[in-house]
Amino acid sequence: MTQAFRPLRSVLYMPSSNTRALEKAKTITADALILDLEDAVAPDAKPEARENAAAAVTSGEYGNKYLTIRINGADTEWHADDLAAAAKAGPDAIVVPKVNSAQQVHDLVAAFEKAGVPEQTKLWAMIESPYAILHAEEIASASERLTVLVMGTNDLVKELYVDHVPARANLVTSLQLAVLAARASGKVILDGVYNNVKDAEGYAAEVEQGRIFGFDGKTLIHPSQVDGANAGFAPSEQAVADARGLIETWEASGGGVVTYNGKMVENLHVESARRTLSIAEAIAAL
Ligand SMILES: CC(C)(COP(=O)(O)OP(=O)(O)OC[C@H]1O[C@@H](n2cnc3c(N)ncnc32)[C@H](O)[C@@H]1OP(=O)(O)O)[C@@H](O)C(=O)NCCC(=O)NCCSC(=O)C[C@H](O)C(=O)O
Ligand SMILES: [Mg+2]
Repeated sequence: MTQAFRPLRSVLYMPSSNTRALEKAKTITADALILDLEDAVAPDAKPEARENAAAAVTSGEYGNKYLTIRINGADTEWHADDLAAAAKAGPDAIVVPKVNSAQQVHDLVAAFEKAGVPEQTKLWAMIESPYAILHAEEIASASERLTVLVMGTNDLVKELYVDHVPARANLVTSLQLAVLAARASGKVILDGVYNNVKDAEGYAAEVEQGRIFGFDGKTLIHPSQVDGANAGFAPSEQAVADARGLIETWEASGGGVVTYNGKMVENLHVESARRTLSIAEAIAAL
C-alpha cells in the first residue's frame, strides 16, 4: 500500500446531483467518498452536480473522509468543465473512468498540470474494459500521481458481453490480473460495486472474495454496504493477535526459522505480520 496505509476499505459512490445523499454522506463512516459526475448523473444535471461536488469538497463538513470526484472521461463534452471545477476544489483525488492505456495516464497528468490541479490531488484510474485489463500494469506504473486503481465491474461485464453471476467466475481472471498489476507497481486497488443493495448475503460473499483476492477495499453504492466493507477489509482481532504472537515468537528465537501455532515462521511471515499490524493501527487511528 503506497498511501502510507491510509485505509480505503469502504469507498462510497454517490451521484453529485443527489443533494440528500451528499448531506447524508457527512455522517456515513466510509473511508472515502466518490462524488460522481459520470454515469450516475443525467446529462441535464451535470452542471449542478459539478457545483455540488466542488462545494462538498471545499465545505470541510466531511470529517477525515478521503474525498474524490469522479469526472467524465476525456472523450466527453463534460470533461474539461469537470476537470476545471475539480482543479479549483482540490479533492484528495480525481477519479477518471475508462482509463485504457499508459498514454492516457500521461495525457491526464499533463491535463491535471495544465488545469492547475493541486499537487496533492492524486489520480485514481478506473480499470473497466478488456483492453485496460490487458494493459493494467502499464497503466498502474505510468505515473507516481496515479495512486489507486478502481475496478469498474459494471462496465467490464458490459464490455465482456457477460452477466453478473454469483462468485464472479467470469471475472476472476480480470480481477486477478488487475490485482497483480497493482501489486507489481505498488498501487492500491479497489474492488468493483455490488449492485443489489437488498442482497446482504451476496454482498458479504463478494466482500470476502475481494479480500481473499487481495483488494485493499471495495467501492460501494449504498450506505448499508459500508459496515461490511469496513469489517471485511480490516484485519480481524484474531489476525492482529496472531500477528503479534508470531512476531514475538520469531523475535524471541533470535530471528531464524521457528513455528507459531504449529506453522513455520520465517522473516517473510514476520513482514506480513508487521503489515497486518500497520493496517490495524492505521484503522484504529481513524
Ligand atoms: C442505488 C440507489 C439509487 C438506491 O437509492 P434509494 O432507493 O434512494 O436508497 P434508499 O432509499 O435505501 O436510501 C436510504 C438513504 O440513504 C441515502 N443514500 C442512498 N444511497 C446513497 C449513497 N450512495 N450515498 C449517500 N447516501 C445515500 C438516501 O439518500 C437515503 O437518505 P435519507 O432519505 O436521508 O434517509 C442509491 O443508493 C444510489 O444512487 N447509489 C449510488 C449510485 C452511483 O453513484 N452509481 C455510480 C457508480 S456505480 C458504477 O457503475 C461503477 C463503475 O463505473 C462500473 O462500471 O462498475
Ligand atoms: Mg463504469
